Parts: sequence; structure tokens; C-alpha cells
Amino acid sequence: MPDAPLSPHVTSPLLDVKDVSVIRGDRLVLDQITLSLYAGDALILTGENGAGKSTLLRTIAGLRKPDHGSILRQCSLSWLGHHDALKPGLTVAQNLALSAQLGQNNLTTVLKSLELEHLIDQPARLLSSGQKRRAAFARVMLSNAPLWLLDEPTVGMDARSIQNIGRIMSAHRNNGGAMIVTTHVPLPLENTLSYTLPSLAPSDTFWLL
Ligand SMILES: Nc1ncnc2c1ncn2[C@@H]1O[C@H](COP(=O)(O)OP(=O)(O)OP(=O)(O)O)[C@@H](O)[C@H]1O
Repeated sequence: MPDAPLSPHVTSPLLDVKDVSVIRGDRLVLDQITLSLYAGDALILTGENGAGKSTLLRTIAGLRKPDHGSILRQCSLSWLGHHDALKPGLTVAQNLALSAQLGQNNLTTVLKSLELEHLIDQPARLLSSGQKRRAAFARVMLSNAPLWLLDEPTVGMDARSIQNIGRIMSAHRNNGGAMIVTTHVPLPLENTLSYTLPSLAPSDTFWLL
């Protein structure tokens, strides 16, 4: 007798988002979002400007509370927002020192993988915007967190850097990590999940909890 088919996921999800709704100002921005993320998953989150992609990532990261619904997380996370959050007067190494201390990944190894090692002693103010974005990405890699929340991680990067980031993301997935990535450009990732946030019309924004 043949074995029963295996469930595609034999472990519990790293992240479980259930019926999450968020109001910003007087607008309903997220309306009952439900998704799960397992080890190895990469979810590409798309939607028009203003659809709520950043709001969803910030809510999952715990930077704001959902107005409705629940978020269950089984592991630590690292969040990369729109801003690179680098202090302009500090060098790349100084900017990343705390993350390097908290995680267990070696700073030089991470900077090498991002082709930034030659800039380690440069003040952040002297980096190009693509270099700054890569330095901000280094913080995510240094964190050692299994779950990555990446808000437009490749903004300002050239084609070669985007390919490189794609390889780093794939390696993270192969090591049991997972990620949600918002992007307006295609990323070099295979076997991704996708979730497109609808743009809620003003008429959808009146609701009762
Ligand atoms: N501080 C705020 N107060 C009230 N509403 C806000 C605030 N910040 C953003 N919003 C609204 O929340 C909605 C979602 O914004 P969000 O930044 O999450 O969208 P997004 O999908 O990430 O957009 P983009 O593609 O432009 O980055 C927008 O309609 C925006 O106007």
C-alpha cells in the first residue's frame, strides 16, 4: 500500500498572520490579511504605492499593533525598512558594530559577501546610495535572525548587486530561513510565494470592528 502523501509542511510555521487589519489615520489600510511563512519560504509582497506593504511589514515586526487579528512568530526577525539607518559620521564598521556584536556572523565575511569590504573604514556619508543600501542589508545578515522582513531591499542597487542579494537570499532560505520581501522590481529568486495587497478604495475604508 503506498504511503499517504506527505503534507508540504511537516513543521509549524515560523510566522502565522491571521485576519490582521490596520487603520492608519481614519483609513483602513490592511483588511483581514492572513498568511503563513515556513522555513525556506520567500514571500514577495506586492501592491501599488500606498497599498500597505510597509505597514504590514512594520506590523509583523511589532513596530505597530494590529487593530484586529493576531500575529504569531516562532523565531527572531530582522527588519530592513526604507531608511538605511546609517549614521553619516560613523564608518561602515562603526555603524554595524552593535549588530555584529549581537549576532554571530563575522563582520568582515558579511561585508565581503556584499562586496563592501574595501569600504569598511569609510564614513557612511561617503557611500553611494546603492552602497548604503548594501551596508543596511549587512545589518540583516549580521542579526542571525531566521525571519527577514525586507522593505524594498534592492532600491538603488545595480544589476550585479541585485543578483548578489538574490544569491544571499537563496542561501538564507537553504539554511532554513524565510523572508517577506516588498519590491517594485523583479528579484532573482526561485520558487517564491506571492501576495498582492489590494488598494482599498475610500468606500472600503469605513468599517466596524
Ligand atoms: N503616518 C501615517 N498616518 C496615516 N496614514 C499613513 C501614515 N503613513 C502612511 N499612511 C498611509 O498608509 C497607507 C499605506 O502606506 P504604506 O507606506 O504601508 O504603503 P506601501 O504599500 O508600502 O507604499 P509604497 O509602495 O509607496 O512604499 C497609505 O495610504 C498612506 O497614505
